[in-house]
Amino acid sequence: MNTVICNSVSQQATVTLPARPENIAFPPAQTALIVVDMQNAYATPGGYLDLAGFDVSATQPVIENIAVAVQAARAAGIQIIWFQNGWDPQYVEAGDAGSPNYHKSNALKTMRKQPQLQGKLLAKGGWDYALVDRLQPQPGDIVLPKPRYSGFYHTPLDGMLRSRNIRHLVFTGIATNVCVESTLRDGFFLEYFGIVLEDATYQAGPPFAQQAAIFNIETFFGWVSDVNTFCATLAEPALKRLA
Ligand SMILES: C/C(=C/NC(N)=O)C(=O)O
Repeated sequence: MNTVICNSVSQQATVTLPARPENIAFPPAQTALIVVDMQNAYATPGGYLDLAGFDVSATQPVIENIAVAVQAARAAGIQIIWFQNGWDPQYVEAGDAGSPNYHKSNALKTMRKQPQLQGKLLAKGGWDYALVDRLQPQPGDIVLPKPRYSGFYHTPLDGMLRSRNIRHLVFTGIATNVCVESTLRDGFFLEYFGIVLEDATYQAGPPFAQQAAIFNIETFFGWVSDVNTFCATLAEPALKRLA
């Protein structure tokens, strides 16, 4: 996976992004770039996914690509939203044995198997919960804690988007097949147009998990593009004006 570098842009009314299965037009002013859970838990060796046995060795290019996409989006007037997944250090928000999350969360399962990790994985205030050093919010960005895979569940996301007249969501982050796909699907049901920049995402699990998520999104729920194309599209009107 190559790291792409680009500069952008201006605040144009509408741009058309080359994407699969077809190009998609969106007004930057009514668009949010969502960075899903780029926490040490998901992207750094020694974090939750790594400790739970998932391969995170190839996340660095994804981090760099997200940094590029965020910079281009910000310059184009696109709202940046950072998700942070996790719970209070006592894990009350994670749910007890009456919640499927208690049984399916690999973070909670890992901590039950390794009690010395209790209070460390995805616990608010801790290193695992923190966003990776390279990707830090700036003033004007929105940081949204979330307690489950979907960013729409038990969060003010829908209200925040509607009050800003935002209907297009560009997704980056980890994991493509879990929180990215869950949020994009929920957004679809709520009438949001979801676009994934595939080289700014990474899966939890084997490569086929990435392929399946991208297939699902492209075929049923949204659109798929990449960081280079996203940046070039946002830069295009500025280039045209200079010509
Ligand atoms: C597996 C997993 C994925 N989270 C995400 N951010 O996609 C988890 O939270 O357990």
